[in-house]
Amino acid sequence: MSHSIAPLVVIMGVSASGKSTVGQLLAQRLGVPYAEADDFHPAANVAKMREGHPLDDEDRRPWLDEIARWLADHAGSGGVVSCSALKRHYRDRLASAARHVFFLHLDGSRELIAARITARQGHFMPPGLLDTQSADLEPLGDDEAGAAIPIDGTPQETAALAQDAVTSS
Ligand SMILES: Nc1ncnc2c1ncn2[C@@H]1O[C@H](COP(=O)(O)OP(=O)(O)OP(=O)(O)O)[C@@H](O)[C@H]1O
Ligand SMILES: O=C(O)[C@H](O)[C@@H](O)[C@H](O)[C@H](O)CO
Repeated sequence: MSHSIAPLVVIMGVSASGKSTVGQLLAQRLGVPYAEADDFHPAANVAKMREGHPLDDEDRRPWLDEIARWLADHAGSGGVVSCSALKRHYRDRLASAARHVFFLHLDGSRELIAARITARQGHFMPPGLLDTQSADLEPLGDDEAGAAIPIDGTPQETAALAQDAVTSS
């Protein structure tokens, strides 16, 4: 990514991988706006997950369209948006929104993420859906613009790794 172009980042990964926590820190570091994927879900999607049912491709389609719109609107100013973006074809949809979308995959062990989702308070996502999230996850391909970041450090340490990946891309 050219440094003359404002970074446009999708911070991705399964539920509780740290997208919101690290994404907000990364946006501060880069000096760009942050948007939260969960704010783009239709109410029916949140209700479905709250009741313990995973989303399917049809559920995710309008949500991805909204996130793609946000990316297109921020192509000039730059931005960081969280989005699980679990499947390759979801990412292809998002990447089509602007010329320079960069994907950062927050990548950790199942045990670590399970511990974090279980400890998390006040979030609608049931820990029991983590297995379905992992099953849907297709890691970044070599031909995708992006990088995988380990998440075993503190949020600030992970954000620093994320910033390095973005600025060296
Ligand atoms: N080093 C760390 N990095 C990121 N999150 C951490 C870390 N240590 C603990 N956490 C905690 O992990 C939990 C999951 O983080 P967060 O809610 O940001 O994930 P998420 O990917 O946005 O989840 P979701 O997709 O379900 O909204 C939070 O309670 C957060 O405080
Ligand atoms: O693609 C999905 O299944 C959803 O986006 C989920 O990832 C949730 O929105 C999120 O994990 C909870 O915050």
